[in-house]
Amino acid sequence: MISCNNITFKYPQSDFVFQLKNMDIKKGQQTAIIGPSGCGKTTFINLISGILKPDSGVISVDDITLSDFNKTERQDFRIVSMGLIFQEFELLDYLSVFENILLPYRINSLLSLDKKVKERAKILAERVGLGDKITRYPKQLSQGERQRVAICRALIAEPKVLLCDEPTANLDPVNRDNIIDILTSYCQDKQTTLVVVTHDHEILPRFKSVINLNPHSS
Ligand SMILES: Nc1ncnc2c1ncn2[C@@H]1O[C@H](COP(=O)(O)OP(=O)(O)OP(=O)(O)O)[C@@H](O)[C@H]1O
Repeated sequence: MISCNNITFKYPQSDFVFQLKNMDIKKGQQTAIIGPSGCGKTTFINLISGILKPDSGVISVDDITLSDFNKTERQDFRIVSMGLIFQEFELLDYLSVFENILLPYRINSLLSLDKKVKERAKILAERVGLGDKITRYPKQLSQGERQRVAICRALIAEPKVLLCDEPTANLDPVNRDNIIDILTSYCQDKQTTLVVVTHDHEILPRFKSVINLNPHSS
């Protein structure tokens, strides 16, 4: 469960103030976050992933109070418990699909790479339809395929929470629906909490809960 109470956050060089009174996202829930450009959707994702720390208020994930942690503790928690997917896929061009999926294990000493993880990477690649492409490089893939690699990479450490910031923004409707199918079915199977920031109202019916961050919406 993700719980936010009386959150405020301000960027040092900006007048924008993010405020959120109360929000609970239950374990395993699939939630879309909407709101007009600039209302703070990405800021919200960065707060619940611990990339940013609120100036006041409490953020907890599975009863662990993330907002009490220092930067290193938040980063460690994120590595072990959270998967992140962004609009820009941020794959490394010089690594194969397989190595891109395993990247969290190459760069984080908290995660240890073994045969089981490599096997899981292959199973994930197959699940998203990339089983026959694991030796390819990102430049040899389509946009939709690259986003599927990014999904596998976010899921490889079996996170409790999957946070996605506009994961379908650069995709055509077929790829968009495919990505949403992959995200929702995986999270349903594993009871992973899914939070998706989106501008795309076409995908909202796919979510059991939709939260509008527009400060004027309620
Ligand atoms: N690193 C930063 N430093 C200063 N101000 C920032 C920073 N990042 C975002 N902001 C400001 O904070 C506000 C909220 O930005 P944020 O990216 O969270 O909005 P958003 O709802 O995700 O927008 P969009 O839908 O356009 O992506 C904006 O006014 C933005 O200019």
